[in-house]
Amino acid sequence: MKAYVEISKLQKSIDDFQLGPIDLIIEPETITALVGNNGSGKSTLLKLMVNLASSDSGNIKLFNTTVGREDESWKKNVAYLPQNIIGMDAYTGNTLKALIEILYPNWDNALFMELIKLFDVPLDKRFGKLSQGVQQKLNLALTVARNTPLLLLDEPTAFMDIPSKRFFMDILVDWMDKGDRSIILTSHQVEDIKKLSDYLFVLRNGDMIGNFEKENLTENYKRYWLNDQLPNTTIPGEVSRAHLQIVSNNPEVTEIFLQKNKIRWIDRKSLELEEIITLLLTANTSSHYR
Ligand SMILES: Nc1ncnc2c1ncn2[C@@H]1O[C@H](COP(=O)(O)OP(=O)(O)OP(=O)(O)O)[C@@H](O)[C@H]1O
Repeated sequence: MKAYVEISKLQKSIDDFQLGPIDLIIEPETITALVGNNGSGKSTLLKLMVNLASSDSGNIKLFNTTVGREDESWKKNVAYLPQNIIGMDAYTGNTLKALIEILYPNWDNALFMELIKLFDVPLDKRFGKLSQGVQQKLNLALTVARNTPLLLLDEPTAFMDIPSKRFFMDILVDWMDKGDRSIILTSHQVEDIKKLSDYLFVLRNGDMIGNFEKENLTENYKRYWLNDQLPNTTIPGEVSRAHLQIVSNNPEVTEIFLQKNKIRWIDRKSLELEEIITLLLTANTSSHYR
């Protein structure tokens, strides 16, 4: 099956911020979390993908059509949930639904009503009168019910209460089960990333650190507690060290080195995803992934 998204050599600068160059392929039936520190360019990347911002160079193709050209056929295949939406305050949920559903031929009204019921959203109240969390739930229902093959969600759970976050994850899992769909979401919630994502696309201050398979990350990052001192030089696989402790992202080469140099370890444990993301976003590790 053809990739849903093909991004190549994409660059965008805003004042002194520089995003990219970015290369990214999104295959069907995958969930990718855009992960990065604040201001690393996650929202900007989503905006570029739906032509709400224009790139300086590079190329974005959605469903084999280049974004930003005359042919906008990709639009019917993409539903985008922005972080902030303006201009909706005066309208009720009922009006917003009526405005949006006519634009999307695959609009799933049953799904929309199911989400509204689940999230307990009043459709007869003006958007501006709803709490931030309820606004987010209504927006999410208005986005997911478009029933497009590609969903782009910018911090979809940022204001949600704990039970709603759980419902939301179940909804997305069910939505994916219908097949031929993909999701790209930005999130600072490690639970969302852990439960939902197949891939983590990591950005750090506008730089692409890499697109990692989640399973690979959690399998490959290991911490060793050592019996013996390490040499002063960086050892194979090493991404960080503290006194008699080392973290490796390549346990195989690290262990070969330790054995060869007769450095014994007492214990070895996999890292939690949260710690791996922290290392990717803070430690001096970028050279390992380029
Ligand atoms: N409309 C704008 N005007 C000026 N600067 C902007 C605008 N949009 C984004 N930027 C700048 O672009 C950079 C990336 O911002 P962006 O919102 O994409 O980051 P982010 O990774 O989504 O951040 P966060 O995690 O805080 O939501 C920031 O330095 C920001 O100040």
